[in-house]
Amino acid sequence: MTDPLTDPAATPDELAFEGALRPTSLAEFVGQPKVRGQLEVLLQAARLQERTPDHILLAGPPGLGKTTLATIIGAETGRPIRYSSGPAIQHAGDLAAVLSALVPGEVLFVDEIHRMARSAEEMLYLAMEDFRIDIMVGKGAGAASIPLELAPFTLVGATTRSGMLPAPLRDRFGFTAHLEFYEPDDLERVLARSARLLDVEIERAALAELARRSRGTPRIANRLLRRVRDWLLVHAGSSDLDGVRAALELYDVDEAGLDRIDRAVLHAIAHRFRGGPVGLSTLAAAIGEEADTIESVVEPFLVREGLIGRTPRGRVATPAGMRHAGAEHLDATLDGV
Ligand SMILES: Nc1ncnc2c1ncn2[C@@H]1O[C@H](COP(=O)(O)OP(=O)(O)OP(=O)(O)O)[C@@H](O)[C@H]1O
Repeated sequence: MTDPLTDPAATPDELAFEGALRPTSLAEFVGQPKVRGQLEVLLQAARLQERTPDHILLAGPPGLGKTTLATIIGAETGRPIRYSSGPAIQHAGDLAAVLSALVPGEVLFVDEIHRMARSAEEMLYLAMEDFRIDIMVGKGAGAASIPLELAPFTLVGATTRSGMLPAPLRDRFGFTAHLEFYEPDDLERVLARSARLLDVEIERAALAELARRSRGTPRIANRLLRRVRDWLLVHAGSSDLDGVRAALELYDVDEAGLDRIDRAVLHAIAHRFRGGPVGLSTLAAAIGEEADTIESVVEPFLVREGLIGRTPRGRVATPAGMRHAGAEHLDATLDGV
């Protein structure tokens, strides 16, 4: 039920379009200065020692640039990159097939690594540590384990739920990059770059407004840019800034960049549960949305915007959240504010 316009996951139609907008070097990658600086040193050190870079875990909500960074790591090291994903690795055998096909120095990107099968995880520990795996053949008394040497490789794992990764797997990554939501200034630079690549002429002020309402997420910024471009095409003559405002209203993105599902979550906490606290599964049932989506997509954004908070007893709306939901009258903490 996620909102198709502000769902941070990519749609199939978007993948080709995203490919064209993807930065291909660290220098081109906008924002995330800390992660960029950390990766620069890590890759440079590996280059100086002529070895494969350490395994890297990229953690953060969808649409912030994890796949982009993995591609950049491949490009910056001049190594081929192979793409896989947790859901595609449902048996140890699936992983053995991927690992045994790697060429020396290859970068293996595993998206949604937290969704990989448990049996494969154990195989991955050995592979990450010693570049070898043990393949089990046969069953019962006749079963035997055959060791297989692997080519040295760099694993780049991406996860929206680093808390769901078992500690032994997390510990085997030499470096974890935590991607944060983007500041509006950085999103404006992402948008200016995309507008140039898409040949869209649009005023700075309009880009700034769009950046402010893009949920801190480059994927959403690029998606909204396409919708605004269409709107301006159809409504020739209106100003770019008016175009942004009208298009976002049409697509149900509010002044603060909240989409329909963000508002449903906030509204439920504020009105139905009178500001909370409310548990995740109760909240999910109340709005008919998956708990996983709320936890990995909606909550991080609402928390960062200061609209909701997480407490040991559940989610609560902050005074700002109560105000945004129009529920000030229900909030005792707002008395006298
Ligand atoms: N720092 C950035 N600078 C410019 N564009 C970016 C940046 N980060 C992401 N993008 C754009 O946003 C799109 C989405 O990024 P990407 O696919 O890397 O996100 P992701 O975190 O891997 O998402 P998911 O978890 O859904 O796979 C990319 O096509 C790219 O064009």
